[in-house]
Amino acid sequence: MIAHNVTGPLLAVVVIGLTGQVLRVVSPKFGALVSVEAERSAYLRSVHSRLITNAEEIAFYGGHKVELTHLEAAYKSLVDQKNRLLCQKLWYVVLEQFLMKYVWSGTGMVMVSLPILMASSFKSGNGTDMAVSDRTQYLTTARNLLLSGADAVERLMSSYKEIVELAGYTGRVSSMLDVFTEVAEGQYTRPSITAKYTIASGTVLNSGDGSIRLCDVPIVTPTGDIVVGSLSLEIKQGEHLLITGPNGCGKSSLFRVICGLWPLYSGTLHRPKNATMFYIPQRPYMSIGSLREQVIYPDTVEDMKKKGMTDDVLMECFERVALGPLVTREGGWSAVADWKDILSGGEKQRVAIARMFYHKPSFALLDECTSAVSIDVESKIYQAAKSNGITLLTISHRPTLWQFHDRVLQFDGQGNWELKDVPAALVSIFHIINPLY
Ligand SMILES: Nc1ncnc2c1ncn2[C@@H]1O[C@H](COP(=O)(O)OP(=O)(O)OP(=O)(O)O)[C@@H](O)[C@H]1O
Repeated sequence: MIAHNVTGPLLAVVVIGLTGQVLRVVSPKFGALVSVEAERSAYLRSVHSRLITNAEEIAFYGGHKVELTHLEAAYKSLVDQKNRLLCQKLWYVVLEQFLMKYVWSGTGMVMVSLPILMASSFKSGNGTDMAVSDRTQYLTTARNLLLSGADAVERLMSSYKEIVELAGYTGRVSSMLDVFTEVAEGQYTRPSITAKYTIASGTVLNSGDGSIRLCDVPIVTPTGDIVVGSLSLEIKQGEHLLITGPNGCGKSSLFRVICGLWPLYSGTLHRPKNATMFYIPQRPYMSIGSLREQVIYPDTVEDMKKKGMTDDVLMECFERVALGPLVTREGGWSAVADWKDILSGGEKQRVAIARMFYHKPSFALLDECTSAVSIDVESKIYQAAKSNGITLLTISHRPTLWQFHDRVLQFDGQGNWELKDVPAALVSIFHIINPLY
């Protein structure tokens, strides 16, 4: 009897001890693997959040290709690490499951069944003694029923949860695909939009002469506010336009409409077919990568090579914005750093302008992109841009920039606008004050 009482617990202690030892020996260094996985997962999240924060600037630059490359690289590195971890875990989990499921539960069964099977007498429901074989049958049936019942209930519960989750995800993906289809077909509508503009029914055409033309185009925000009711103007190549007006009057929004970031609710927009437009935002966007990649953005290094561009060309671009010494200071074109934090506000703006000299677009849309640059460097930049044949569309509050432009588009903040020539007298005054102008 004493032997029976001691055998069960002793067996349990031995099995627990053995299981622990085996798992400890076969367990690889999961700590290090999980730490690398967490690091890569955090990097992927940071690349995503960069994208969300700078979505508008990236869309203006057309930097989707480069950003997608960064995202895919971060995602692939995370997937590789997860696969490595799963492969390492496979054998561990197989052994662990085997030990837990069969060795441990088998020991449990032995422990439970010992008193039943080895007891000298065991009464049935009607008080008669049961044979060992009958007891075993009852024990096995009860065990099987219990295990199968628990299994079935668990499966039902987890299936319901999974189906509800799947329905949620499918609903999200389905509405996203609907929006993509509507946008592709130009039928994008927003329920909140003002009654006047319920559907984006404006026409976007290619202009044969390379100019930008807007005919009765309204500027409507995504929330449905009409910032400017109807705007008509033509910007020919070589005619530099300055855009001014109070804060929030719709200056940057005009660029959003011209570049196609906001829908054209009515009127006609002619965009140059064979001419390029390049936008430089108020907040300079610094991409991930080397100093070289900052200048060529949204090109990749392969694109740069295909275009036959060299580091000497990049240096010329940097010298035009008075940034030549920065290359040596930062350790050359291949230096990689968190440029958004390392460079000063003015330096970031000048790097963004150097991009314009690299890409040499037909039209440059400059959105207060020199606000942190000194006036003398700013003047040199504008002179250089004009002599490179770049047509400037500048948003600025600085009167010193008027003389680099031919016309001024002035918004009043009430939805009205006025287009006029830059007074010749003003240009002469600046020439007298500073011969650089
Ligand atoms: N994504 C958006 N969603 C909704 N409204 C917006 C959005 N972006 C801008 N607006 C609104 O559109 C109006 C015009 O904004 P915009 O950025 O064109 O002003 P701005 O003239 O460039 O001003 P600033 O001189 O301050 O840069 C503002 O009232 C602004 O609140």
